[in-house]
Amino acid sequence: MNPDASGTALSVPKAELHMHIEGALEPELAFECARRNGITLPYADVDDLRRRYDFSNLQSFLDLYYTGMNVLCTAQDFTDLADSYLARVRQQGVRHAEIFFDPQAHTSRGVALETVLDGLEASLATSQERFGISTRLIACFLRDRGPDEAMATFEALLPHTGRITGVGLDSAEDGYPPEGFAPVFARARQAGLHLVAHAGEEGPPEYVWQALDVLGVDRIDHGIRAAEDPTLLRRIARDQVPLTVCPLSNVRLRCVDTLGRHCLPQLVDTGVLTTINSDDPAYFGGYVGENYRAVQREFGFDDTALREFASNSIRASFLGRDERERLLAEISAE
Ligand code: HPA
Ligand SMILES: [Zn+2]
Repeated sequence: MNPDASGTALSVPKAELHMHIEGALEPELAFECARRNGITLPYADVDDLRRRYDFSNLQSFLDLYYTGMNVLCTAQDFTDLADSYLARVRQQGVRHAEIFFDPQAHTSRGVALETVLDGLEASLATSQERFGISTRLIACFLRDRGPDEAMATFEALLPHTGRITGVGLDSAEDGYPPEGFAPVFARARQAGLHLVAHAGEEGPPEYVWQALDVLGVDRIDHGIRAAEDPTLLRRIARDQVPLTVCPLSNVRLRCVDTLGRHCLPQLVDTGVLTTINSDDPAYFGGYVGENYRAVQREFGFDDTALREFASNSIRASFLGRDERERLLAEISAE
């Protein structure tokens, strides 16, 4: 193995394509926002909160995730949250980030969509100058709140479509198949937005098929259970549909027993356009760089393999061709 490979995991220029900004809420900032908004979190302190990061499945995480984000109330809270994420990943080679946010998780508790967007934008508008990171926003629909609420959320987003690059689908997966969201995804496509969806994280391969064939997504978020269906995996490889894989998340949410049993090497061997991401970095034990490092250590990926993950992240991004080529050239020159 290349002795410098560990450095490469952090230093190689890369894009992060699967991270929920609310999942970058570190306990310290959560308590700070709680203090300034006069909210009492149901945890004694930062250490008490961190001790609860022991999840049995996706839902057990989501319960904590939605409770934690109750402290995000003002535009400043969202600005601080995005700044905190960017400051971390600038040290990990991130040059571009496509950032998920969950509008319904905020509007449902009385925080206006404009507050969320204004707050995030106040950080992201200058991310290139301050952190050397270009950024885009992707608004995700909460699938467990159903297609009707997703459509209402899309209508609320319509005046702001210039501020987002795409829409996604997240939250509890099992029992909430993608097909019900076909009408709202069709509207989003008509509005010129890119489409992504979480599928095959906990849910069956059938949900990945639906995300591809019914929603017509550009990328699949997670998608690891596609590895159970050889026909599906061949299709994903043939069409070079990017998968935004989040290895540490999959272990923490017990979608896989151990990192060693993760299907990542199988995806790579099958020719799938695979990217490495953090998902909810404050909760899952690491930012994107730690995810690169973890898979490098576990599977012995060498320098070339790590660069390939990074190149894939640029190819799979929604950046324009010139920006993609500039970043790919940076990776080759590194
Ligand atoms: O890993 C996830 N899966 C689904 N929804 C989510 N929302 C934040 N993180 C996740
Ligand atoms: Zn996710």
